[in-house]
Amino acid sequence: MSSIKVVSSKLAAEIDQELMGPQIGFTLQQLMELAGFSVAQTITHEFPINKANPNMKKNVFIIAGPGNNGGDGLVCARHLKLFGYNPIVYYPRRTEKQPFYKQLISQLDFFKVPILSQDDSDNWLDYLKPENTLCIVDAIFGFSFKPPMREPFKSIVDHLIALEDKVPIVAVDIPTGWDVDQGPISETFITPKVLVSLTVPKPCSAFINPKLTSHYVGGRFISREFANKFGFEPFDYEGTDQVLKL
Ligand SMILES: NC(=O)C1=CN([C@@H]2O[C@H](COP(=O)(O)OP(=O)(O)OC[C@H]3O[C@@H](n4cnc5c(N)ncnc54)[C@H](OP(=O)(O)O)[C@@H]3O)[C@@H](O)[C@H]2O)[C@H](O)CC1
Ligand SMILES: [K+]
Repeated sequence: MSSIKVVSSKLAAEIDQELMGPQIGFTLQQLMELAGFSVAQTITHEFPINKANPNMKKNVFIIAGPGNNGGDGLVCARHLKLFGYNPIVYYPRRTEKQPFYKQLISQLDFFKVPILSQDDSDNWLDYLKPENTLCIVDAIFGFSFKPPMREPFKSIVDHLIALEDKVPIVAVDIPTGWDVDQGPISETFITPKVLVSLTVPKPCSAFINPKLTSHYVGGRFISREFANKFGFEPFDYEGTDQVLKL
């Protein structure tokens, strides 16, 4: 794993700031759209729909947290629906942190993607039966998580940990509960089957076990010059792919 380029959380934050700064001018919505699209594309690579098997499981259970990692999950759900999967979103703590989160929800309503909320805290597991679920998307927390984990997320993650051997988990950017630099140091953390690092892997990705977890990079939004300025080479994406398996 040591050959994979990683950048510290501090540098990752600087990269984001500059991408969304006055000179380059990306908006958070644009980056989130590409991030969520990358995660959906990773799912098409890891869990492709087999058209010859009409009985194959197509449910993808997406758990969206209150921040931008959760926003990536909402975008991912919309693209999965367009790719032919049956996404189901659990969004237990809606916030008004970004006004456009509401628009992401409206778009999911438009595509008839079911969204469970705080009111479903007693029955959300009914929608996550291993016999129907192809994979789970962990879009709970990304690089701004600070332990210890508070409710309702602690209980949700404990349930996911119990399901890990039955349903593969795809983690968005950082596996939930991991420290961005030091990895799985808190007591509640997910061990994903797939990790999609966004823009560039953060140091915690060095703690994944390649025998247990496939590692992708996604969020194809930087130029060679920009990558070099931050001390790494850009990733060698194939053709029009938005993700690269590392
Ligand atoms: N350029 C990119 O790579 C892009 C990455 N994106 C994604 O954005 C996340 C980071 O998003 P951010 O909003 O900064 O943070 P998180 O989603 O990780 O989490 C913040 C929320 O989590 C709550 N929180 C934090 N710690 C805890 C805890 N211990 N228990 C419960 N809740 C917690 C926090 O709540 P507060 O009350 O503390 O504010 C926040 O609500 C990155 O990882 C990528 O996935 C973007 O899409 C743009 C492109
Ligand atoms: K995550």
